[in-house]
Amino acid sequence: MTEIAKALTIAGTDPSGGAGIHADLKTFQEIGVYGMSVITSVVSQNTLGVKSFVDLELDFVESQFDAVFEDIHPNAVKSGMLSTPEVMNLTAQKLKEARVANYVLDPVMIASSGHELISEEARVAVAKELLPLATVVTPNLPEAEMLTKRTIKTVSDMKEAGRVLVEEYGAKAALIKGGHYEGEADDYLYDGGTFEKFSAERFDTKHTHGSGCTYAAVITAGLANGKSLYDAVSDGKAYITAAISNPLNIGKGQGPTNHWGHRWSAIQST
Ligand SMILES: Nc1ncnc2c1ncn2[C@@H]1O[C@H](COP(=O)(O)OP(=O)(O)O)[C@@H](O)[C@H]1O
Ligand SMILES: Cc1ncc(COP(=O)(O)OP(=O)(O)O)c(N)n1
Repeated sequence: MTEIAKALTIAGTDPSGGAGIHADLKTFQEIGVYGMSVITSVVSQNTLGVKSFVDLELDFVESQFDAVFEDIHPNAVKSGMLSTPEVMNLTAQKLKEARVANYVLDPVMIASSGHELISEEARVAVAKELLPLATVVTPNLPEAEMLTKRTIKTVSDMKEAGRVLVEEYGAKAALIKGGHYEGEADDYLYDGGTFEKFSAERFDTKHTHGSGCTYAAVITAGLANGKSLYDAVSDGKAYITAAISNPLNIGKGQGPTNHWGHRWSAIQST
């Protein structure tokens, strides 16, 4: 019997279903990978923004890690919202103990105000503990600026941020996402050798809530399925482009991505 690939997401929740754990598990399911989760924070949010969040007690986060790892070994792991340095350090310790081979680090910054925020202590925990374990780190531009402490204004700055994350901080690869850039929606992958560009048309839409989570979840599922990093990112870019270009128009604000986007025309004609 063929064994199904298994992927674990470590992240926060979104009761409106568009981001965090919810986006990740929907993505794993859509790709045909068995999804598991460790919840770090319960977030009250919707398409209009973040209202508040509660970080789960560290012991309870640890207990969830142990519940998964003593029973099932994931082929790949993704982390999203890790809101304290303590949970970042715990995640690093658990990934090392479980000898996780494929780790996708989405360095999400989130605060109860809804504004992106991360303390210097948390930045150091990401840099020292998590980046050296990452198969790939997937920052958007503000996250790449925060992690590298550099301003990013040009494509050459994006590439330099990727180089720094790999050569100075020890990630195996870095995917700098251009969603917050101007012009085409171009992302740059650096693996310590070459830069690869993943390009897409920029759609005039506000419905991109959870796009970073979804993109990183496709990459995680691809790695769990044994794909190369290049192929996993390529699949991720195709999935997220289709997901953004076929909006579901759910909610009053920045709506979620469409997980059926890549087979949307077939669904709509049935
Ligand atoms: N309006 C858009 N049209 C097409 N692709 C987009 C658009 N906005 C974001 N993307 C793509 O979605 C992915 C997520 O990017 P980004 O918005 O930078 O990350 P995050 O969601 O973490 O802030 C990237 O591949 C980016 O290029
Ligand atoms: C619980 C939780 N995790 C992550 C996010 C941010 O989602 P992301 O896909 O990185 O960013 P946007 O595309 O929504 O800007 C979140 N909102 N909640």
